Amino acid sequence: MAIRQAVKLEQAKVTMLYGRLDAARDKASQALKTAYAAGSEMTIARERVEREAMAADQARRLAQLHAVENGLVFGRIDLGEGESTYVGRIGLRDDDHESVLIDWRAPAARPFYVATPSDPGGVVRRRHIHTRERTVVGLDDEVFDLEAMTDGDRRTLVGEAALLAALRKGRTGRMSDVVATIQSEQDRVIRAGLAGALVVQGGPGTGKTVAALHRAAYLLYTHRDTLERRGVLVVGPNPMFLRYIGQVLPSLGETQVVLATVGELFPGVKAVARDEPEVSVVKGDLLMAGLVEAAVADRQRLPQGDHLEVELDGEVLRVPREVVARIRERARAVRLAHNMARKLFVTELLRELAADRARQFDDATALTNFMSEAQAAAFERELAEELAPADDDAEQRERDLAADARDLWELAPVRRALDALWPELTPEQLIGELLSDAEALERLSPEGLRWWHVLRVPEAGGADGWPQDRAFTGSAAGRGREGWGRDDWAAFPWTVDDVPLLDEAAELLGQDDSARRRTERREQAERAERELFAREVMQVSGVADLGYEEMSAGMLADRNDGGGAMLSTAARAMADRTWAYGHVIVDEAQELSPMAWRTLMRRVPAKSLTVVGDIAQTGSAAGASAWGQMLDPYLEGRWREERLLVNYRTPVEIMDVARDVLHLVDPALEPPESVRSGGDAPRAVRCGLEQLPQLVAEEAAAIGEGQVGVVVSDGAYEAVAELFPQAREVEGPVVVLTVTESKGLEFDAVVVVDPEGILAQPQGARDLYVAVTRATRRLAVAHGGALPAVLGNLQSKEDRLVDQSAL
Ligand SMILES: Nc1ncnc2c1ncn2[C@@H]1O[C@H](COP(=O)(O)OP(=O)(O)OP(=O)(O)O)[C@@H](O)[C@H]1O
Repeated sequence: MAIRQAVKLEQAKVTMLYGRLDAARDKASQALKTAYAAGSEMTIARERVEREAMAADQARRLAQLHAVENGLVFGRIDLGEGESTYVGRIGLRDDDHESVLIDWRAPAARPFYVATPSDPGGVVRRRHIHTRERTVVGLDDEVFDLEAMTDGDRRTLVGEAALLAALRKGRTGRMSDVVATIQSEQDRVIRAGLAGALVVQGGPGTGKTVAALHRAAYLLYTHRDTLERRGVLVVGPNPMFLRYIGQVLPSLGETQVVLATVGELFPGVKAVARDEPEVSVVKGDLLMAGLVEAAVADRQRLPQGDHLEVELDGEVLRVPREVVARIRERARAVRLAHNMARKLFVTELLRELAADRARQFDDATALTNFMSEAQAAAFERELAEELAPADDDAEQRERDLAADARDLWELAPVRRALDALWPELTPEQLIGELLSDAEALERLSPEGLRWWHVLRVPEAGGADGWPQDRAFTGSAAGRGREGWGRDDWAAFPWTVDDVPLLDEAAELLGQDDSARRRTERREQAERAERELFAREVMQVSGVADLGYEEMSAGMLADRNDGGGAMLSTAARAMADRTWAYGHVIVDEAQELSPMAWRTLMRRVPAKSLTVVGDIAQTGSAAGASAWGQMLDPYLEGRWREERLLVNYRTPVEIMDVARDVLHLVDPALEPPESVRSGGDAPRAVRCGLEQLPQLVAEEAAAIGEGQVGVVVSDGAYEAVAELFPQAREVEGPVVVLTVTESKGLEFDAVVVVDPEGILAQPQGARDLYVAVTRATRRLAVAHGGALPAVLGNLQSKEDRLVDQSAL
């Protein structure tokens, strides 16, 4: 009948589109072969440019064509008068260059996502096409009939049947894309303009993460030129979360995005551990910037006595303290970073030392007045051998002084003396030495930076030389790590909370990189030349008209850079602390401390940002309680907020439990509304540690295929993790996590263990809210003692208490 007929027709269309995909792949791989077959005999630069351009472009095109095999086409919109458009993961054209499939990010695809019964935007019918491999397995139609619609329909969800089908799928431990079912409120977020800062605030499961990732793909598609060059950075809360979302962008055809945690923003450091909450709060305070600045200034010192004295083989060179002070003032006044200004300081001070040396020679010469003529003549001959011939010419004297200064710089005692006054420092050294020096912390902490004394003081102690207890515990006593060199500090196990401090230090210290900058300037000039050349070649050869992914002359020039392997934008950006990204997306953004925001804002000078999170889920003690608190220092209110209000993850039955917990966080807050209902009733189970594997097994059996997440209080984590030795992988059937680790993830069934312990954590109510909202289908709460009152709505169905103290 009609449905079978419709499926048959769509199958024909889908088969045709896969045929186009195959043809495009053949064409790309043929072109790739040709480009390589052209071989190495092509030595003319122009031909090489052309060939490399083709090869690189085809290779990328081929990778993209392979990534879109599943669900190539998923939608169709009819715009009346028999005109229909197919929407898919990429755009395809027929032999006449007519579009046969529209890329989901193209403006022409937009009506598919935004049409609602009350505002169909010209769409007569929207059809979701479900495929398995290349076969059509189902259709899902919505017909927009304006007259039958009321105002209330404005808030109804579009494509509900398709959406619910997508939501019923079992979890795999990896996030999947939702291109086929993007909802209109999410579409607004995804397609918002590139400029400025957009905050996306939404409760758990409202699709913030998914919308943010689709936004990255959309922006790269729409602003390819700018963003491929500058790159897009996605910041997530922890490595586990980054693994969870890692596949979404490649499946949307994008591979040029940098995924990183805050702990990875400082090249060379990969911090994972967090400090104790009270230490996090202090290190995350913006006043720390003042402390780091003071610490740098504190390393620009004056000699202790009246003079700087340098002893050289019996000879003592002296420079009065006030002269050193003047030189220091001049070096500071140029407002260069510490390591750069050091050059000025060192140069001037060496001159003073050289001048002192010359004066001492002059004095020695003066002694000759009291010698016999013969003695004087002999002495003068000796001096003449050591000194350049005396010359009254001031210019010559200057030159001599400069040469003497250079000679002095070669002498170890001189270097030591200058290093003591104005050392060259690495960020790791500065911060490491600062945090090891209780006296300096006390002296330099700006007023208002309370609790500075909880900052870590690394003490020698661990068997491997690392401090056993990384957190500061005792009185602010003792200097640790004296005599450590920069290599020791570079290898120090830094925490995530240290990273913004290192970044701050790097800003203030700078790198004496004049040699590198000279090379860079030369390279830039050469690059400009290559770019010009590449542009000409592209025009002449018609590479630009081939209809493939457009490629800028700049990229082409990069690919031909000196014949060396071209680093991708992502790789170059990751390695460069001063890289300016074209756009930055921050997920779980409520967790970032003020200092982390400061670091992040440096990475995106154009302030083109998408900030995604939920203030009600803030778990870090240093995190946000309001968006303005974090963003206003940089954006002064120039940020827009979009809210996502519909929960696609957690069924109504579980959200009823979550609502009570949210009210404990703040009675004024309301959780998002769930689209799913009819799930299994959540339950509380009173049980001991030994019974936990059985409870988890029951949950696993109840969901069939899928994942069980065991979300545990920090205190009970070790004991519970031991029960499930295989459960550390995000993809496994059972995953054991702390609440912090579970943030942003989801599971078919969740077992929350030790709710009392979770509530007792520093952000207890928020943590419990996060824990109970991770489930897509089932929730069980395992408690050893009395069930916390806030979970009173959960009925304790069973009582298996054996070892009450175990949980
Ligand atoms: N339009 C959609 N179509 C299908 N699934 C969706 C859609 N929007 C969201 N989802 C699904 O809902 C779940 C929750 O999405 P996501 O993880 O992005 O939410 P979130 O707002 O980031 O949640 P949290 O604040 O808890 O981290 C995911 O499984 C996601 O795939």
